[in-house]
Amino acid sequence: MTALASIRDLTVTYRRDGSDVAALKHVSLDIVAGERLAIIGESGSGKSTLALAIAGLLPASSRVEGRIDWFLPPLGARDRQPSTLAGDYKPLGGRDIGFVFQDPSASLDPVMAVGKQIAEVAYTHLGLTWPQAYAKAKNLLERIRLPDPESALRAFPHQLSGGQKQRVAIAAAIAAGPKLLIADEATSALDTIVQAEIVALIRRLVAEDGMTLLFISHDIALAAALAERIAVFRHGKLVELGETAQIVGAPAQAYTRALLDADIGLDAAPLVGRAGLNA
Ligand SMILES: Nc1ncnc2c1ncn2[C@@H]1O[C@H](COP(=O)(O)OP(=O)(O)OP(=O)(O)O)[C@@H](O)[C@H]1O
Repeated sequence: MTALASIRDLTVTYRRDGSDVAALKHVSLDIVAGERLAIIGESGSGKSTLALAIAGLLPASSRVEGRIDWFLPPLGARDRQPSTLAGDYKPLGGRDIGFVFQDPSASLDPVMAVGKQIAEVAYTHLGLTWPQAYAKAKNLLERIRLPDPESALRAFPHQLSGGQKQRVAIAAAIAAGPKLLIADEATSALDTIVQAEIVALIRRLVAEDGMTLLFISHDIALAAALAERIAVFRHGKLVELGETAQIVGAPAQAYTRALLDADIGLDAAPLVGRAGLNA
């Protein structure tokens, strides 16, 4: 098991109304290259803060202590020999991390055709010509299986359904070929069937591109259907981490047991593995 990133003693504090809110407390965790890792916990447990810290997107008002080390060859040497990139809390660049949020409208520009939006990511990060970037956008729209990729290129976000918009947001997130895809409650606003389809899509794309996945969800059943390992957060602390089968079958913590017993979204989970879903 090779680590893609090593998080050590990460503590994040927000300043709100003159007082400090400790959103993450002394979190240490390795993200294994190529794994699908789920981060679960109740609202306010620090899941999004962890995702933002990893992606280097925390607000300037936050205070970060601890370190995140990345183990990736520097960009120029990717295809030659591997080396180590490490440092104190040094996030990767936009090219190496793809981020999918709960609300696709928040990451899509409402007045730009979706083909152009996806192409811009590829153009900005991959040094392609515009026609090459646009061809890549079309290819991505095919890969995310929008019904008519050719006309979808020219569609605006409001012309797409919620699930289709999330597919486009995922296409944009992977357009620069990131090593790590972070999906932060990426299916939470969708109905059960669409939720299962998006999970299946994420699973397929991650496998096809050899990405590492960080899947953040309050829904342990959905997380279990997708992830190989599950990290359980509570009140900003990592309380349990293990293989999915162990976390689901024999959780060490009463809190994890309670999350399991709450069965939030268990109706969606069996759908995830079902054949015939439009992944
Ligand atoms: N920008 C911010 N400023 C101040 N406090 C914040 C900020 N963002 C989050 N917090 C606080 O930090 C704590 C952790 O929040 P975080 O969003 O990371 O949790 P979460 O597990 O992702 O919750 P949810 O599932 O509701 O998104 C909470 O107490 C929250 O109120």
